[in-house]
Amino acid sequence: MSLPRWMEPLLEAGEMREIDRWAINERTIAVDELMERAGEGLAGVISRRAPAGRVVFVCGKGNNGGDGIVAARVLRQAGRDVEVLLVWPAEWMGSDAQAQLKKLPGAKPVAFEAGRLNKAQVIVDCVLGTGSSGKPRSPADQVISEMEAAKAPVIAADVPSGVDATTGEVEGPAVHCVATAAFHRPKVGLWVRPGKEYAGEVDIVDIGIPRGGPARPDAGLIGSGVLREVPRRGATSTKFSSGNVCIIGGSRGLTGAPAMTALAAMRAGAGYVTVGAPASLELSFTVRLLEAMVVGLPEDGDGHLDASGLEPVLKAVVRADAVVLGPGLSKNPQSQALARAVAPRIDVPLVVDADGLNALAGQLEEILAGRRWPTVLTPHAGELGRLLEVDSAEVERSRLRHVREAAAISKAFVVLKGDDTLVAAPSGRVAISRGRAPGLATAGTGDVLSGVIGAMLAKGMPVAQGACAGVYAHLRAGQIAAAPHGPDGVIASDVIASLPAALSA
Ligand SMILES: NC(=O)C1=CN([C@@H]2O[C@H](COP(=O)(O)OP(=O)(O)OC[C@H]3O[C@@H](n4cnc5c(N)ncnc54)[C@H](OP(=O)(O)O)[C@@H]3O)[C@@H](O)[C@H]2O)[C@@H](O)CC1
Ligand SMILES: Nc1ncnc2c1ncn2[C@@H]1O[C@H](COP(=O)(O)OP(=O)(O)O)[C@@H](O)[C@H]1O
Ligand SMILES: [K+]
Repeated sequence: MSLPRWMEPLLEAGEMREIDRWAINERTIAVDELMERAGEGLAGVISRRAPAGRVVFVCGKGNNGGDGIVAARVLRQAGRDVEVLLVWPAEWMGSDAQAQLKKLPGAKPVAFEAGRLNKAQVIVDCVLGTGSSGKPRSPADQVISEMEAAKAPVIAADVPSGVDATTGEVEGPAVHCVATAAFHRPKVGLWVRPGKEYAGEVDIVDIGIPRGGPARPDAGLIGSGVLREVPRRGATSTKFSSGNVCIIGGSRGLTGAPAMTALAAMRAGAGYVTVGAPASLELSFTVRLLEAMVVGLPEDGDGHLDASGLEPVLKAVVRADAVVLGPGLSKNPQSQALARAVAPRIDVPLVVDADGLNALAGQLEEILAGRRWPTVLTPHAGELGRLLEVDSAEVERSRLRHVREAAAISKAFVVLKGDDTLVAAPSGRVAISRGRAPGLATAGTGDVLSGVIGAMLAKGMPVAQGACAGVYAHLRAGQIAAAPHGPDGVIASDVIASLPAALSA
């Protein structure tokens, strides 16, 4: 199935190779034509981003190196001071790249020498592209480390060397670039951490590959168009048709979390919101949430939900169109047992967040796989690590692999949060947030996200669309909240207040 319109496709290395082969074999576009356009585009990116001073190209032996040689020719012909350094002997280069070497006017390329990077105004990384596999090997590894250590900014051809174009994983040395000229379409690894941190700005270069290629990408960026899919209130709307969300959570010391989830759900358009929380804490919600309903649930007398509360919880959610389970729930064993008992019994779309996720650790499949309605899990890397029983550092090293694994095991949609929030479907499809809202790096913004997604699902959006609309609106709200004074003073309540503007733009 092709991607929805609101997703901008991203390619894996293998898909890009397939498209290249199709363009060359089926559309009879010559390799040197593609390389010419890639090199010209790369030269354009360099001219825009580094308009003066010496340009030092560092070229490998594959076609990525060939693209660099073309760009070097274009810039020399335009009068720029250009030096070309080769990582492997010229005669080891592929035939297409060797053909380009013959056309290079001016000084001949020389063997790579780290000292030559000192005179560069800008370095162009053409060592490894989509043909690379595994950790960089000698001599590329040393060269990559030298580029990384150099003072001058680096621009990458297609992919920063050392970054896996398909996964964004970085196993060995890699180069932090200010920008990457992505040929035809950006590769997935440019948008998934840690690769995203190496790519810098992504500039797309059209290399003349026609539409209709063979690849059916399974990953893409979440575009603004997803907000057009959000149902809006109209003349015939009622508070119930606008979406009825019930939030189950809260504990002594953690009353802010469900309150923010509730406010976020309301600001994202839900017409009717209920908070089910420990009975002794009811008053704190009643005074804070004027527009929400509050249901006091059985507790242990110390402000923690009790496992005996299953039936009252099911009663509280009976009219809900979507349920958010977990904000502020706490790690109390009784409350965790309650979450495990509740999750399989909710017969509407369910969002599980925070300590609700911790209750599922290691039991994803047993608890969720039998659910008849869609489930969305919203972990950060630490929570996903606990769910899968792996270290959070391991999740951060291979974010795509782990988010897909969790979605496959749980048959749920998994939203792995971060600057590169990844939304994985059980089928393996992944939608990726562009990020760039550092104001969101503050306590409580996760509770806001679960409320926004809850509202989208309560409005009846298909689950993947609803989760992505939630992620996108939350990101925009984070950017809007930071607009007046920068990201540092943003608090989660500002993000909630910015949701209507984010959703109406
Ligand atoms: N195809 C096309 O039509 C077009 C492609 N285009 C461009 O080509 C790029 C893909 O080119 P590509 O496939 O030639 O591979 P590329 O990334 O240059 O390098 C692979 C070379 O590195 C080596 N190598 C591999 N792994 C390694 C490692 N871990 N550590 C060390 N070395 C390693 C490997 O050698 P081997 O190890 O196999 O001996 C091989 O020689 C693509 O990103 C785009 O820029 C555009 O021009 C448009 C048209
Ligand atoms: N540097 C960042 N850039 C963009 N978004 C971020 C950044 N840091 C955190 N976020 C977002 O902020 C939210 C934080 O959620 P979470 O870690 O659960 O916090 P909390 O539990 O305090 O609410 C997530 O949606 C995450 O994607
Ligand atoms: K490169």
